[in-house]
Amino acid sequence: SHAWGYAPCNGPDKWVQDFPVADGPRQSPIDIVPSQAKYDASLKPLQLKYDPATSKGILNNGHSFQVDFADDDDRSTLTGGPISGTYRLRQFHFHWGGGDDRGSEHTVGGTKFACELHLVHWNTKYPSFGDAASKPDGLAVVGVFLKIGADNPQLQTVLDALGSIKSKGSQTTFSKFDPAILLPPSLDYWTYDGSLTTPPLLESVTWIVLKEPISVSSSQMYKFRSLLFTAEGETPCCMVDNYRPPQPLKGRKVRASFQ
Ligand SMILES: COc1ccc2c(ccc[n+]2C(=O)c2ccc(S(N)(=O)=O)cc2)c1
Ligand SMILES: [Zn+2]
Repeated sequence: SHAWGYAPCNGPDKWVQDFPVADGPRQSPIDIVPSQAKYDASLKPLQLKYDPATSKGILNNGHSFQVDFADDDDRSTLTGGPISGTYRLRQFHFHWGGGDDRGSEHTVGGTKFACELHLVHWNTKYPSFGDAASKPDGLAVVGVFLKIGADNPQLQTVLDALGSIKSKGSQTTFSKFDPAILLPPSLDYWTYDGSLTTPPLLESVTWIVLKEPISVSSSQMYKFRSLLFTAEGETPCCMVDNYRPPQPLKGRKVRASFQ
């Protein structure tokens, strides 16, 4: 079967053909309506403890680019927040648009951001990421919106590496990077039960979406858009609009960690 992607022929509206869970009860992303999100005083503060020594490499996987982390011990973890136990950081990646008016997967009151960062963690009650990815409490993804504004120096080190991973399948080392520098000052969040936003669309994600965006400049966005969906030697296709639109809530409740 021709692989999934974001073009009209293989994009989000077609994924259900190979991945029927696309029409499931807890799909992501969603539109977050702040007035409908209920403050939950029992929600704990997020605890994100990342060790820069765990960052390994940066890869163009043909859908986005991701920075991979060593997850063979508890050096980089997520605890607290809506989850119980310890989740290990596996990778982070982004979704973005072909223009500054779109690109995020989650939306807030219908507002799209230019880009969205996903920090992917897996529950250490399971033996591996692959195993956790198929369990209802297996994964926790922290989402951070990137809003067009001032240049973001913290982002620049990541963007400077993109030149060497232009095509699908290319990768390079990326060490001593602390993903915590990408987080906004406030860790206030919305949380709901959802799924992976790309195939296999597994309904295994506790979503933790930060309310406060970080900034990205228009010119920095051009760096994201310089990547290719395609491998070397193929007809080049710019990596843009690699986002799934919001999915039906189907009765789910979104909780807020803040009033
Ligand atoms: C068990 O088989 C799997 C499991 C996970 C796979 C995957 C293929 C691509 C991406 N992933 C992912 O890990 C993945 C996909 C989407 C996201 S997202 N955009 O953060 O929801 C995070 C992580 C296959
Ligand atoms: Zn993602």
